[in-house]
Amino acid sequence: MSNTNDHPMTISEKIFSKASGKTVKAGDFVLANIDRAMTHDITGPLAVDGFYDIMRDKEEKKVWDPSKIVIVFDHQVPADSLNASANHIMLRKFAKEQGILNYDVYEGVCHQVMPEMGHVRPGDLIVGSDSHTCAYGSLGAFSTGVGSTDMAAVFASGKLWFRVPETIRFEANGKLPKHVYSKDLILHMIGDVGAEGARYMAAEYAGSTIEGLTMSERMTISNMAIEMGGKAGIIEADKTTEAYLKERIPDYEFDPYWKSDEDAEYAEFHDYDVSDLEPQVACPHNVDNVKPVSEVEGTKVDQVFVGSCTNGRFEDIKIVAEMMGDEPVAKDVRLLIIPASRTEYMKVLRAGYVEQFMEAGAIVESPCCGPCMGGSFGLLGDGEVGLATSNRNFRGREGSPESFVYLSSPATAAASALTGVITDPRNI
Ligand SMILES: CC(C)[C@H](C(=O)O)[C@@H](O)C(=O)O
Ligand code: SF4
Repeated sequence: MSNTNDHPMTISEKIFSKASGKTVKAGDFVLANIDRAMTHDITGPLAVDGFYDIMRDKEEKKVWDPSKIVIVFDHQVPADSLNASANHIMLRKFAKEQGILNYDVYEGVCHQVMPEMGHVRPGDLIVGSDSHTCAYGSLGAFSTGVGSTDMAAVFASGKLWFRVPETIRFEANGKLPKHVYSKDLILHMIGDVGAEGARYMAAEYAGSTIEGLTMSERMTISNMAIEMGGKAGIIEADKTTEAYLKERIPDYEFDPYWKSDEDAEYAEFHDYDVSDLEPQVACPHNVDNVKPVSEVEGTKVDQVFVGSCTNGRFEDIKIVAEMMGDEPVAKDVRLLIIPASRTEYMKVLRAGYVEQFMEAGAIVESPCCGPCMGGSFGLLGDGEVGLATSNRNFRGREGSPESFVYLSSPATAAASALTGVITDPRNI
């Protein structure tokens, strides 16, 4: 795509210009062409019903482009109820009839599977019927969560209307200290601007710290844009992105166009120097109730959950394995590890970590959302305290409304699993 801007643009404005076929700016309303649509086992059935409803008078009830739709089973897998298996059956049938790619119960969490399997490219406009679809912004796409009825309209037409969002820019510079990770940075940013601080804006993350992050670390940042109210969470594609994509999309060619112009207009700027950032913890019952770990150290935990689309990759699990060494999980603590995809699980397996964790008294489950949203298994009971590497901690999120969820990096999770209380990983 060549640059034909008539004004300096943010990456979001560029993507919406491409998707709508005209030059747009923040605030404009557009009907945009969708490059990829993702749905999953919980929100998919309603989208399918909605699609057939839209198509009720049509003789041929075909989706607009089956090659641009992906269905992933992840929230209730393997089927944990008859309702879940009925949803799976219905979606499998729909996928087969329409010729849609369907990752079945073994592949992993949608937001891991999508980039991993090469369904995300810089400059794409992607929608998913899941709020953490913003995660694909880590590859320079504009990617956002939509409801099932919007998804039904996308299935039918390949288009959706949007108000082109303003952009809020987060610049982080400096080197992250030892045992401080991208999860600590995004928690710190959310604590700073609040759960609605980026409402309906495209959050754009930049600066030397972000540039130095691996793809896995970037995914953690973009994933949590929605926890500050963001419509998207974008990191401009660079050499790191290019290397990741080349491995997955053989014909991928890097296009330097997909970045914000230097004098693009921003709604807000936030600057951070990360060189003395402490590990951060989001405390019950809000994701923006963020405190440095030193303020909550010593809080007793019953369960530690390492996983989810936020921090369930091999890199995250490696941090836990290395921090634990051959030490056992603390008495009276349950350590539950759930790799985010089959591919990531295989890496964990080959590294010998499954055996190490099992010997330490932990359990490694097959890839799925797990207790992240209080579904399937591993739920917290009344009065229990959980520490999780996932992204939400509102009341009842991981089970009982009478339980308490803290969110942290995998390093803080590992340190706490070893001691049984929330622990600063720098002290292990
Ligand atoms: C089930 C789904 C609608 C939900 C979401 O959209 O985010 C879930 O993935 C979550 O994390 O709460
Ligand atoms: S892992 Fe958690 S946040 Fe991610 S898609 Fe599943 S339920 Fe949602």
